[in-house]
Amino acid sequence: MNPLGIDVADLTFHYERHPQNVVDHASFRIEPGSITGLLGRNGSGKSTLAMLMAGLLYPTSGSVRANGQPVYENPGLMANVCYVSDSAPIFEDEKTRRTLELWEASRPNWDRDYANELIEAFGIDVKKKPSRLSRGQLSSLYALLGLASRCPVTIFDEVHLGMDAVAREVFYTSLLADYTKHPRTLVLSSHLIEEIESLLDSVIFMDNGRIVESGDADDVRSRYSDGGELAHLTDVLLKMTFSSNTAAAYRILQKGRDHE
Ligand SMILES: Nc1ncnc2c1ncn2[C@@H]1O[C@H](COP(=O)(O)OP(=O)(O)OP(=O)(O)O)[C@@H](O)[C@H]1O
Repeated sequence: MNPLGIDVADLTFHYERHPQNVVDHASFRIEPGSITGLLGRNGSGKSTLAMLMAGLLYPTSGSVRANGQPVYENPGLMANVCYVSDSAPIFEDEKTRRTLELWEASRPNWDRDYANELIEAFGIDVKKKPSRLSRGQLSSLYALLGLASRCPVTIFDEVHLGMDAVAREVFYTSLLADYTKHPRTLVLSSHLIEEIESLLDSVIFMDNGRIVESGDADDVRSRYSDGGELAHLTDVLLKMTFSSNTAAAYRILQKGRDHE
């Protein structure tokens, strides 16, 4: 299957018994075959939006479509839209090899050789149960599952946060190399903005459930530049934070700057 585009239209979501909108009237398009960063502060709604995009949550209102089709519980899309986080389905108490077999059976584009290459690069012992892997090894396993699945849409929701610097570098390098050979639509949700910045074609910034910036990564960076060099995406996030209602964070950052 070719890479899929995603259209999100006026999407709103709140959790049961929590009336506040966690995703609030979001609209944007993700181009097929692009790498998009889903960025924002803790609790801004990234994971919720990512799960809505993967069809794992039903919108309160609005829609998410992949190549024009609604994603929620759509059997035709389930195998092609892959959401990977630290709650992805694995057999915790069986050898890791079993989880790889499960994913291979359910992902039509699974590449076993690529999976084996990643197992070696990440140093994952597939004879161990996932519950016996270290935090970083477990994160690497999730990353591996997402990469080797080669789904037309793959959403990595902060899978790499538990990895050490070398494993993260392996993840980014392998992701880019494999994406170049097998183009697909990738979404990366992350706090480690500086590390993933160079990978991104486009960005979506969230704040309190709202999309406060989105579009081509360089266009967004240039909108936040004061002339000269392009602003880093972290600067964009900081500027957004300053302009949003997070007065306590602002006060701490401002005090730090006054001491410099
Ligand atoms: N199952 C749930 N029930 C009720 N509220 C929830 C649930 N999951 C998340 N929330 C709330 O929704 C908001 C957004 O959470 P979400 O996990 O989507 O944010 P995030 O940007 O991914 O955060 P982080 O970067 O810290 O992982 C938070 O206020 C959170 O407390």
